[in-house]
Order: sequence, then C-alpha cells, then structure tokens
Amino acid sequence: MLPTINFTETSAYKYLADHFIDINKKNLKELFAEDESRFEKFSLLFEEILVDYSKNRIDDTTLALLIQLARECKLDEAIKAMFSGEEINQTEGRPVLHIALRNQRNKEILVNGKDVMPEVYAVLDKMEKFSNQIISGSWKGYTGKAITDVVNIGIGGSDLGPVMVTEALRAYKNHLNMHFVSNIDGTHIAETLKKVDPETTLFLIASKTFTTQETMTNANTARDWFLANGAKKEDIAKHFAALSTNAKDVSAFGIDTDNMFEFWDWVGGRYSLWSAIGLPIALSVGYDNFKQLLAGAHAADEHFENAEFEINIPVILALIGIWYINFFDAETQAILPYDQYMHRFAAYFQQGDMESNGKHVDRNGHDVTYETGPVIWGEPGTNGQHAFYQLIHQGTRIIPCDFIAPAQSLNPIGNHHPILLSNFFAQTEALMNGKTKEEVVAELKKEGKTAEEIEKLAPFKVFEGNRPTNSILLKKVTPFSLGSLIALYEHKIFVQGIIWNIFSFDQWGVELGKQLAKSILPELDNDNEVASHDGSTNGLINQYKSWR
Ligand SMILES: O=P(O)(O)OC[C@H]1O[C@](O)(CO)[C@@H](O)[C@@H]1O
Repeated sequence: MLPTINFTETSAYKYLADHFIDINKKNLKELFAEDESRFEKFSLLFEEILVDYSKNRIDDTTLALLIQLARECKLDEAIKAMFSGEEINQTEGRPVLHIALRNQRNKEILVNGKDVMPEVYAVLDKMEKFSNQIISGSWKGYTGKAITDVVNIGIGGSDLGPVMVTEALRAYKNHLNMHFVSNIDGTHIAETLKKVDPETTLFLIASKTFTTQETMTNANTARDWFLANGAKKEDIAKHFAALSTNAKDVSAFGIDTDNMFEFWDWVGGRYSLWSAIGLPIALSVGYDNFKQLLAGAHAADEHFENAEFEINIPVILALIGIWYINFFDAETQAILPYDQYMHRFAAYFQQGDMESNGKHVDRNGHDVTYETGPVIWGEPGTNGQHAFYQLIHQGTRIIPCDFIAPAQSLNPIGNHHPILLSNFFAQTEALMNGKTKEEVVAELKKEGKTAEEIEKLAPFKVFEGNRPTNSILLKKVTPFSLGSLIALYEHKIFVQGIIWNIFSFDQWGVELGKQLAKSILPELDNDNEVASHDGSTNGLINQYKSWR
C-alpha cells in the first residue's frame, strides 16, 4: 500500500509556502550573483548525462525543504513498494513493474510469490530470435521473399514508445522500413498500405488488451488487405505477429500464439516500450541495441532506487516541478529536445505524464485541493524558437522548460551542430537573464534611433527574464543514454504522483469517451434523426447525417 499523505498538510509545505514569498521576490540573476557555486551545487552527472538545474528559482533552502517534503510524504517507502512488486496500482489491483523488464542483475522480482524474471527473459529470448530472423532475411514471407517492411498497428502506449524510440535511434537503424498505424482514421492505414507489398510485409498487432477499437479495426483492415492481395489464411502466420497480454483474443484473430510476444498486466501501457511492445524497436535497430536501451534504463532504475534524494535526478526534477506547479501556479511544462531525431519525445511524455498524473482524486478517494499533473508539450529546437518561444520569453505565464541536447551529433555536417548548440545554450541564458530597459535603450541608441523612437519601442523589447529551465546535456544519443533518459523521466512522474497522493498508473479518464463512442456508433448506421443526446451532440450528429 502506498502512503496517503496530503502534502499540503506537511510541515515542509508550510515552510515552503513562507519561503516562496522570499524566493518570488528574487530573480535568477541575483541568485547566481549571490552564489558562485550554483552550477556545481545544482547540477548532477549521471553516466553520460549532465542535468543542470541551477537556472531554477530555487536556493539551498528551497531544495532542503522540497527534500523534506519528499521525506514527509514517505517517498522512500513508495519507491521500495514499487521495486518490490507491491500492488501499488491499487485501483486496478496490480503491481507496477516496468523496472522488471529491464532488470539486468538476475534479481528475483516476485508477483504473488512468483519470480517474474524467468518469463521476462523467455520473452526477450523469443524477441531476439525473431528479430534476428527478420533482419537477416532468414524468415520468409508466403512467396519465399524476405521481409522488407514492418507495420506496427497499435495506439497510445502501444504506439508512442516504439515510434519515439525508433525515430530517436534512426541513426542506428537497419534496412527494414518501419511504419506505424495508430489512428482509426482510415487515412492512416490506407496511406501506409499504399507503401507496402503483402509478400514482404510483417504486421505487428500491438495491444495490451487486444480489444482496443482503433487497433482491432486497423488490424482487421490489414488482414483483409493481405488476404485480398493474393495471400491465403494459412499465410497469416508468416506475416502477422501479436504483442499482447491476451492470448485468447490473439488466437481468435487468427494469429498463431507461436507468433505472440507476451507481456503482463503489471506493465502499464505507457510504460510498455521495454516489453514485447518494444519489438518494433528491436526490429528497427537490432536486438543488441534494444538490450542497450534496457541497460540504460536499468542504470537509471538503480540510480533512482539507491541514490540519496539530494543527488537523485528524478527526485530533484520532480520536486522542482512541484515547486512551480503548486507554488508558482505553472500550468504547463515544455520539453524541448535540440535533436531532430527526438522529435516525438515530448509527444511520448505527453501520454506518459498526462495519462499518469492527470487526476483530481487522491489516494483516499477525495477530491484534491491542489493542482496535479501539468500540460506537457514541446517541439524540437530550433523549430520551436521560430514558433512558440515568443510566449515563453515575453508572455504572461511561467513555463518551466526542459532543454535537452546531445554534445555529439549523429550527423556532424559542417557547422550545423555548433549552431544548434549555440541556440541551446543561448535560449536558457536569455530566459534567465532577459534584457533590461537600460540594455534595450543602449542598443537602440547604438542603432541610431531618436530619443522619441527609443521611448516608444523600448517597452516591447524588454525581456524580464527570470524564466526557469533545466538543461539536460547528453554526451551522445545512444540506445543506452536514451534508455536512461526515458527512465529518469518515468521516475520523475512517479515521484510527483506520490507527492500529490494520486494514483499514477490507472487511466480511468479515457474510458467515458470510449463508452459514449460505442453507444453512438449504432446510431450512425441509419439516416434517422437522433434526439437522444444534448442539443449540441444531436445537432452535430444530424448535420453529419445530412452531409455524408
Ligand atoms: O495496448 P492497448 O490495450 O491497445 O491500449 C492502448 C492504450 O489505450 C489506453 O489504455 C487508453 O488510451 C492507454 O493507456 C494505452 O496505452
């Protein structure tokens, strides 16, 4: 059982509320001026990842109080509970053990008294064998040709993780063409099927439950297309595999359970890229790289489980996030990778964070009286700079940002990378220091503007600064470093959920829309006017019926 402490009733919270009044009067520039050792104090090096959190509106007291908050909320007990396989997903009656999927130390992890590691290793072995066969071409399609294209059909956690990682590791990929179909919109599968040949395509049906409407509809369409283009039912075994926990429905669909890669109910969908759901990753970059990804995540797990809170990256990042959300009223958090390969990283953690911590009921079943999960968003730099950074620099809201960049480029062409990184360094500096009226006036004078022009223009050119950022500098994006980075973010989400006293591993909030869509679907079968809903929904459905 997880602790159920209301963090706003702890003494640390009360001290933080007082301390906030002082910190809120200070700006980051002053904090740096007051303390020359901020960077040394407020940065952590883990493997080949440097996390600099010194450009945050914190000082020694803030951090000490935040850590006290974590202690009062019994974060240490919660971490132990997760790592030891307790049923911490209490609303679904399950443990939460994505850490077991990357456990590399042959340590037993018990679920209901049974060690899950032999099953985990058995599936990994099966993934290794299968991915080697597909990559080497020894696995043949129904006409004897090797596989050239892989189409992963899944949605949410059964899509976003593999998409994000295969893109982030694109520099490591082999000859296989990877495609991902998630949306129920027929356009997604139609456009994908235009690009592939049934004789050389492998379909992976990725669904934990094997009941998700979008995935099953897309899977049926893919199977129909396969059979309508020359293949027979018995050929399905060579071209369809399932990544699922539901063996019964997998075989009812017609997939041989030999081609099923199993995982378990203790793997949450949005934490499943480490499981059989990661098969497209192993296919795209090879099994050895997939293992490196797991190894990187495992290293981060060990860090999270064992490091003191003062030097524990997920704990520090989570607490700083709470500082902004619950004291500064920040509503959103931007994730800004300066790495084109990581272009889906923010989208991935949109699900990771928002489906986990978008909750308004605490672990006692009561409405919370404080804010919980932030809106997560972001795009890669420098594209974002030319789109939405204006609001981050000069808007009215506080938007804490994570800037992420690799020191070494995987495509070191000309001076692209130094230019990219000069922007990465400049942005956090600009957000922190801003530009004063005096600086603006001096600049305008230099440009030869008149006193009147200066007076008019200056207010618009002032940057107040004092805008907080974390900088995460990786030596290089490798399967190992990416695995670590993802796991650090996962654990950050866990820590925040513990402090907010919410359940981070269920997602009841996605059910209502699904239920209603199921009840509306039969109403769309005929042209009868609908009157069973509210006025707006009736109006929309009836207009649709008149236009289709
Ligand atoms: O893998 P499944 O069972 O098809 O579910 C897909 C996704 O649907 C959800 O359950 C809800 O959207 C996600 O948590 C999950 O990742």
